[in-house]
Amino acid sequence: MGKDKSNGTDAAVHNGVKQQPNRQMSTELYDISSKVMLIGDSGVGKTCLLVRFKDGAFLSGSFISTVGIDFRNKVVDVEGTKVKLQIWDTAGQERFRSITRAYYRDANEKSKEAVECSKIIFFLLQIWDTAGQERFRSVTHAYYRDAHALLLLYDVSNKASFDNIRAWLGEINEYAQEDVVIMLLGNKADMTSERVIRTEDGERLANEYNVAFMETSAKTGMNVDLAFMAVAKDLKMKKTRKPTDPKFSVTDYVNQEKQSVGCCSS
Ligand SMILES: Nc1nc2c(ncn2[C@@H]2O[C@H](COP(=O)(O)OP(=O)(O)OP(=O)(O)O)[C@@H](O)[C@H]2O)c(=O)[nH]1
Ligand SMILES: [Mg+2]
Repeated sequence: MGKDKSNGTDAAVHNGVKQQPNRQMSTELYDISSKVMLIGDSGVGKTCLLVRFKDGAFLSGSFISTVGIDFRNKVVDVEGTKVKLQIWDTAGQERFRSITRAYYRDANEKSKEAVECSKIIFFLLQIWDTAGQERFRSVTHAYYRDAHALLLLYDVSNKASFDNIRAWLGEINEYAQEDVVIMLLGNKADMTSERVIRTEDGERLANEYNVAFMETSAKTGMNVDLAFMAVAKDLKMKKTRKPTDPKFSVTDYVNQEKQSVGCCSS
């Protein structure tokens, strides 16, 4: 085993491939990196979930719809392995749909400039909204492919956002890669009096599509860290698993770790 980490511990060398510590733009070291995408209808809470995970804060106040796409990085520690999550926050609005698909399959990190550039493309596309979208669709679908994980949100107080989940799962099936990790998240679980989708409705749909499920709240933080840590753990297990190691199941892990509404203050 080589030593290639600054603190001299044995390197994570697996199948002869040395996992080199990498540096992201800041000085933060990480061993492996993955791309996670937040998708779902406009207003379900994708941006708020990301801000809660990244900054531990809740964006209350007026709702500002995401234009196009953006991303944030966060490095988490999974049993001693530093996993960098590059989290892409997509715009739920229908008019951006054809372009955000572009990011389901994105080779690797995109620089901030590229994201700014994408916003210009979004604005241009808005001008050609109808005609343009169709013309770009074949190009943009190419990007769905390389996401390691897709967090698919609906809002438990908004029936349409839940009804649209099947369409989202159809898109994922068409454009994302075979072994992409999919997690169905029923967000805004704190809105008990406005709730219109029961927990069991979400569970049933997740079972039907064989994807992990839990309810979250970007407002209280319930299950937010778990959603991202489950993805990071899956990635770590995939990258470092020896043939003799048991297979890691995101669904089993989430089912054993998740909090349910009202069980514990979060
Ligand atoms: N009560 C409650 N409100 C939330 C929660 N998450 C988001 N919200 C609110 O819902 C609204 C929309 O949240 P966003 O995160 O901006 O929604 P989005 O999915 O990013 O929307 P688009 O960017 O248009 O796709 C905001 O007013 C948030 O304050 C939550 O967990 N609980
Ligand atoms: Mg948003």
